[in-house]
Amino acid sequence: MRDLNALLEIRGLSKRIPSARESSGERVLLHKIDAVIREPESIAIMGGSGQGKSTLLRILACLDSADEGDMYVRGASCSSMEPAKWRSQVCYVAQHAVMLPGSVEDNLRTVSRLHGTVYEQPLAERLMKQSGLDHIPMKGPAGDLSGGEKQRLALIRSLMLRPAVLLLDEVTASLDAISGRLVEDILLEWHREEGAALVWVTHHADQASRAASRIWTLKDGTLTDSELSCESGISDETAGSVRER
Ligand SMILES: Nc1ncnc2c1ncn2[C@@H]1O[C@H](COP(=O)(O)OP(=O)(O)OP(=O)(O)O)[C@@H](O)[C@H]1O
Repeated sequence: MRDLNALLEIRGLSKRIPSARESSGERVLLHKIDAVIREPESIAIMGGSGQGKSTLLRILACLDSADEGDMYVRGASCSSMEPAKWRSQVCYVAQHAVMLPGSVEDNLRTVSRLHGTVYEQPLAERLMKQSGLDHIPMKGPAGDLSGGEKQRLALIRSLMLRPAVLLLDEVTASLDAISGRLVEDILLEWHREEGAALVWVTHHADQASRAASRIWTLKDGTLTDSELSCESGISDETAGSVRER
């Protein structure tokens, strides 16, 4: 049954992909997935390699299409919305940041311009400071930044849209430990202060324990939703699916 008050609702999502191994020539990667984010929560998506975590995130970001099903942000259906409008509310951050052409400031301004939102300079300055990027010249070329700096800038670019849901695809995986924890802290502070929901794809049980209160485990096309209390930590089953890698 639809939950019209949900922040994000996923109903009956299926995805089939070509497969030489199956006699049908297809593999069901996601099978009628249902899930609901009712309030701004932080959720980790876990599961073994190739179980469809990134695909699910990309479908949720409207960057890939499902074969069946629909999803809703604050009750509005993705299928009846312009993709750009959907993506301003449900924002995807990739593992490897891609810089737009131009300066650091151009990168921040372009996103506001593309989505028709006001560029909030004080917010940009605050986030740059919080992210340890305030020493970087705003007029300097974004392409010259280090990998870790690009990742933080890409994150700020997404936060500037004030999305309801942030989809984080292994966003700390290519960073060193210190930069990774910095990015994690920025996101958790944003989550607490701005009330955005976070959905993290992660292979790290310790990161999920620190950053999430629920786990969506993907296995054999199905999604299992489990609570993660501070006392219980990650269940053996979930950790096992991570260990399968
Ligand atoms: N559009 C597509 N066409 C064909 N195959 C695809 C497509 N999208 C994903 N796949 C395949 O689906 C499977 C799942 O990929 P996906 O990246 O979603 O898994 P994952 O759980 O994120 O894996 P990992 O943990 O290794 O990153 C892979 O075998 C991938 O090659």
